[in-house]
Amino acid sequence: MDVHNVEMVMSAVSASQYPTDGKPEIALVGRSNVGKSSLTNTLIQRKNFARTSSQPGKTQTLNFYDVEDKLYFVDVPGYGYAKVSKAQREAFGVMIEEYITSRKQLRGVISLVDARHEPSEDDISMYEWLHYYNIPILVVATKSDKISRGKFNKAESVIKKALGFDNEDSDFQFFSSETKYGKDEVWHWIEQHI
Ligand SMILES: Nc1nc2c(ncn2[C@@H]2O[C@H](COP(=O)(O)OP(=O)(O)OP(=O)(O)O)[C@@H](O)[C@H]2O)c(=O)[nH]1
Ligand SMILES: [Mg+2]
Repeated sequence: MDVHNVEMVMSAVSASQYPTDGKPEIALVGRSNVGKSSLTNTLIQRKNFARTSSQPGKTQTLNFYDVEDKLYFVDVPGYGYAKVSKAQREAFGVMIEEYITSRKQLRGVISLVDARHEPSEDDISMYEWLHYYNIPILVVATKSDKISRGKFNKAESVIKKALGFDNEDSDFQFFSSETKYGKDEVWHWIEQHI
């Protein structure tokens, strides 16, 4: 999709603040610093619209981005960031769970993992949890510019094995916000699901 118009319409911490116009939504989840906001920027063809940072924990609310008046991207706070207090981590957990389990407009979740590493316990729990709720999942292995193409097959099987990936119900894509690798494929998946 060629994106011309994007607007950050809401920074929500609870359901009463979600947009009410019923447009389909695609949410982005993953560890802090994995590259969720960067992926959002790549898809909407902006440099730093969704604010990114080399410091983890940048995104702290559910941020709804209206894309072309057609759908919302929902940028979700990252999990697994040790320096966030336990109370705050629990609050994030409640906020994310409330959104994922109750949101009728949610058409699919893009679950980001780091292409270079085996998924963390949190990545595995997130995948299992989304799968349990029958939410369409696209696992995006990002920062793929940091590994050579020759390592893609191996990295993909390591990630899928650790996640207990269901090839029938979920999809997988390498991605890079640096090189834009995988951008069209991610858009294609989104368009098929909204
Ligand atoms: N090389 C490379 N760096 C990336 C890529 N995607 C993100 N980064 C870098 O990783 C860091 C974190 O990116 P963000 O997009 O802010 O990560 P986030 O998942 O939104 O982080 P939180 O908001 O803290 O949860 C930044 O320094 C980005 O420049 C990528 O595909 N390749
Ligand atoms: Mg972010």
